[in-house]
Amino acid sequence: MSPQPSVNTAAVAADSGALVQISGLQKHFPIVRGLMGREVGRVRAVEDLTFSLKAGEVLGLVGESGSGKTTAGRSLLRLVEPTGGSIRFDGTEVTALDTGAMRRFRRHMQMIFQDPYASLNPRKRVRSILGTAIDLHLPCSRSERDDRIAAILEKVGLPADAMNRFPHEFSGGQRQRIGIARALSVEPRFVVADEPVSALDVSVQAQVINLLQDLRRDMNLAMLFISHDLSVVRYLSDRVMVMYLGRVMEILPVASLTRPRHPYTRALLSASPEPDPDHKRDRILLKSDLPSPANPPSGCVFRTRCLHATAACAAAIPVLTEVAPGHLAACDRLTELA
Ligand SMILES: Nc1ncnc2c1ncn2[C@@H]1O[C@H](COP(=O)(O)OP(=O)(O)OP(=O)(O)O)[C@@H](O)[C@H]1O
Repeated sequence: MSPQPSVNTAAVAADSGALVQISGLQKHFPIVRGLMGREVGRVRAVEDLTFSLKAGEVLGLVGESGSGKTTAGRSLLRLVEPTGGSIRFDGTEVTALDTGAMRRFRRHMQMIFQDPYASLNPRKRVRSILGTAIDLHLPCSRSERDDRIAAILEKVGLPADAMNRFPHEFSGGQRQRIGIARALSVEPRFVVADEPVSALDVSVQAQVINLLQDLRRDMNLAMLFISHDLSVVRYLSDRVMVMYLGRVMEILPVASLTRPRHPYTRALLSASPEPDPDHKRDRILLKSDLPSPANPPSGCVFRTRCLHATAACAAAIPVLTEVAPGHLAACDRLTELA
């Protein structure tokens, strides 16, 4: 049975002027058994993801491990092929592009990876790492290409002669700067940054976060910023999207993090070490471990861990509904819990 739509499309469609518009995005991984590779089930990693992003806007994406953040980020750049749904970028339906057109379109939508060690080819000099993308998307003469590489290196705080060196000659923070430079070298308008500082020493995390903040302003970049760290998300984001078991539970302006509406967001915030004197949050509500996305609960997927759930929560998937301007939540008990 296909899942019922769970988004108040009117609330989402009302967000005109969006650069990126994601509707009903799904990513299922088949579970196969036996020599014939028979499909015996599906991991529903992302289910019915709907949100939009304006130029220059940063949307933080949070949720506990396994909630589908990475899969969502990769699916919307088509680094993994979505199972269903729509990805619109500045009027283009990205899911309809063929392989060649998609390769060219990547210029507009880039990814910054978590692990700068794993994402840079150790056998290539920085010139070649950055130059490959430039050759594909912005072909130019050799000297123009070097000028472009020097300019982007400078933008991320590295000297121009860094282009002559190999990744192993740099520290972790510098390598992440190279990863950021690679993503930005083709002048994208939208970037997915997947835990871009979590592999770095705490001492250099703030420098890289500040760099992202500066670049976002200078380049008017829209960004989906995936992180476990709520303090980082608060600092960098305009809005925050909370995912649980592949579904969006709440999307709220960062200032509203002191007044979350969804029980899951409240639980997530109460588990965060940050003090928050403005709001008496629910203390940890999570009664058990995350259920398997191969066998999600019926109705509200969060209900099996929610202390406020009633029998009715098993009956229908809650609709993501606007509860205040720019603030959407998917819980059928919002009125009672307010
Ligand atoms: N290639 C894959 N094949 C099968 N299942 C997968 C695959 N990639 C991810 N999953 C599953 O999809 C679900 C969501 O995973 P995902 O990595 O997107 O979550 P996440 O929120 O990013 O977690 P983390 O914060 O730990 O990175 C998990 O149950 C994961 O095991």
